[in-house]
Amino acid sequence: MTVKDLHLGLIGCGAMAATVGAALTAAGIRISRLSVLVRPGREAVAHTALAEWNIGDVLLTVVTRPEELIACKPDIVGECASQDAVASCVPPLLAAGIETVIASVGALANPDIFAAIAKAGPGKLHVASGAVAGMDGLEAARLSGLSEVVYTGRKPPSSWPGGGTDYSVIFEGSARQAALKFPKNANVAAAVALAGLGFDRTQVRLIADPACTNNIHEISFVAGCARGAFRMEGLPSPSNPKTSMTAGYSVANAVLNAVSPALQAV
Ligand SMILES: NC(=O)C1=CN([C@@H]2O[C@H](COP(=O)(O)OP(=O)(O)OC[C@H]3O[C@@H](n4cnc5c(N)ncnc54)[C@H](O)[C@@H]3O)[C@@H](O)[C@H]2O)C=CC1
Ligand SMILES: O=C([O-])CC(=O)C(=O)O
Repeated sequence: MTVKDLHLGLIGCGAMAATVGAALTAAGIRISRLSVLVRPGREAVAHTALAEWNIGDVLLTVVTRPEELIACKPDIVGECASQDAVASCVPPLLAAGIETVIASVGALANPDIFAAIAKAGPGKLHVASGAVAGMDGLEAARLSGLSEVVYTGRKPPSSWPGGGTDYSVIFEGSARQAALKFPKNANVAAAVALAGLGFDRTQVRLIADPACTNNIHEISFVAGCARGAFRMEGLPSPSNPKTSMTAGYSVANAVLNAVSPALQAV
């Protein structure tokens, strides 16, 4: 496999960003330059965190504003931060022609953010599949007509806002409501909505379950061509158990597909 030198841009340098850096490096991509956007005041923390990634020699630039990240001219940017970061950074990145992968997909449940990103370009937007699987099957089935899509997310109570220890169904409603109400926990609901029946017709149940040690994501759908059911049991990220490690791997995979589709390891 040929190793490609990559100038990677990242927004955020928490649990998911660390998985992205490690996954790309393990896949044989040499990250020769890393430009990272963090919140103002977090620059020193970012330098410390990034030094722990062990991704080899890398020219590191830490910035706090989208214009500065654009000026770095990364090959591609992975957003691993928050729905706020999608709103403030992604339209200008796309307008500057920079290909961008987003993890905080729930931002698109906000109609104003959706409209701003839908009309932004010429940079290409990639929506990471995140902590779940089966989007390709759902997207294909959509072409035959979908009549129902249900997403159920189950995590330990400590991984939901408010904590607690008991079993509870903490939310039942549309993907739009879920993504806006649980910005750190229901991005998967948004990704399922975009692949299937949209934000208002995708049904979501979110469950705090003390019997769970992992983060469990289930999608079921009824379509003209098939009935589908997908289940993913994701290990929590060591430094942020709310986030499944798979979500970071999905951002890394979207970056790989974008920058070197022919070079992926098998
Ligand atoms: N699509 C999916 O399946 C999933 C998506 N997510 C999204 O990914 C995000 C990152 O997850 P983790 O790395 O686990 O969180 P984390 O809390 O470990 O790290 C996020 C980092 O981003 C920074 N950040 C937040 N907003 C920012 C902004 N506007 N500008 C610059 N930096 C900013 C924070 O200060 C923090 O250091 C979550 O907040 C969530 O929105 C998380 C899990 C799954
Ligand atoms: O990582 C996960 O398990 C899912 C998650 O937080 C989200 O959908 O935002």
